[in-house]
Amino acid sequence: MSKIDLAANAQLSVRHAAVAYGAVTVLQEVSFHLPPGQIGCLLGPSGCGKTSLLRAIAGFEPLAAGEIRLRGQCVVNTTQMTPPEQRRVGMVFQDFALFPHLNVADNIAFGLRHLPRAARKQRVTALLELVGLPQMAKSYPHQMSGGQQQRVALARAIAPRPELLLLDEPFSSMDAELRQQLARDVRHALQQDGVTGLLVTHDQHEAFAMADVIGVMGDGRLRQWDSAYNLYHHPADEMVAGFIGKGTMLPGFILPDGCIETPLGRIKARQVPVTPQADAEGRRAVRVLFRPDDLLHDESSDLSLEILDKSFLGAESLYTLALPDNALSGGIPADASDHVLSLVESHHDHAIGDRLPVRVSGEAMPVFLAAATSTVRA
Ligand SMILES: Nc1ncnc2c1ncn2[C@@H]1O[C@H](COP(=O)(O)OP(=O)(O)OP(=O)(O)O)[C@@H](O)[C@H]1O
Repeated sequence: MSKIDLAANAQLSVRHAAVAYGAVTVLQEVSFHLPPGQIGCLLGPSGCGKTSLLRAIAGFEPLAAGEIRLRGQCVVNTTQMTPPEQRRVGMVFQDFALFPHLNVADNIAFGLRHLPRAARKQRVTALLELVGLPQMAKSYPHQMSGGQQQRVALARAIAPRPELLLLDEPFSSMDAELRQQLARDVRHALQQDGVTGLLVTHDQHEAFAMADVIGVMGDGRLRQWDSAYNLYHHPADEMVAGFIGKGTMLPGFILPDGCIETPLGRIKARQVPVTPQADAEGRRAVRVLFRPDDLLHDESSDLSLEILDKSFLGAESLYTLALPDNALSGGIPADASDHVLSLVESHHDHAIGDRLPVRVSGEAMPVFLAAATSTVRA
């Protein structure tokens, strides 16, 4: 689908949006489109502007620039603002408040008073089924676990069939395992009901479990709006590369044939964004993202690296390995990493201080421009 079709058919369309509090602009030039029935996620560190954007979409904040459209209709730009209650947007928050004096069925039915009694009952029964609580219609909130209450809050929010469901850190009070399970369950429930959703979180595992498309935010901008695969393997910049997954930035130089010389040998570049300026020796410096799965354990390899640290992850262990001395002509810049990570099947148990034989995977790697004034590590 072309970019124009994507925008025209989007359930939610955000274009060049900026949010400001007084004279301080906290968010700018944010653009993305969310197709109907998909689940998007805004992911980023604390304070990057995720909640501000969600509040602008819901109708609680004006825009300082740009516009937001719901099903093609402009709901806010710099001259007009549709009130929240006219946007047909549902919301689920971390501190969701169920009505304590109403049982589960009545909580879910709260926004369905316009429906005839039989239709209301049918919708509540279907939603209880959808969120996996068919037996709990008559229970009260205080008789339920946090996870069960959150499922009820979700059912209540999607009951009136909102055009868009916004979820602001809805699972953050739960432990990590329950969080991911709930994220998967909620994804399933939204898909079954055909709801378009936008989740805000700072937890990338929650984003991976729930979203079709993820926007990584940083420094008040949307850095990349993409699939989890592309964020990990094709990060748009070093901020995204550092925020998603694990990895280290190694220094390198572009060779005449377009390959990159790194401390671990020649690698293929996925793409060199802009040809960097040559230094005094005529070399063009870049930084290469090595993921832990780019460095493979291989007993037949001539390359072996000292194990500095290791963490057991269950099926795999993550090893921190020292880079070889004098591995890069001209030395390693001070702002580059002096170690690299390798993910190895945990049946192979190597001790800290041993040398681990490894080889580079051969996959093309993301390459970024090096800072213009890198000093060399002493
Ligand atoms: N009402 C407000 N008045 C002034 N500044 C605000 C207001 N709300 C948020 N901010 C500022 O805007 C910036 C973005 O805040 P926001 O809450 O949108 O970020 P966030 O990514 O959702 O953070 P968190 O993950 O911690 O909730 C922060 O610097 C914050 O201090």
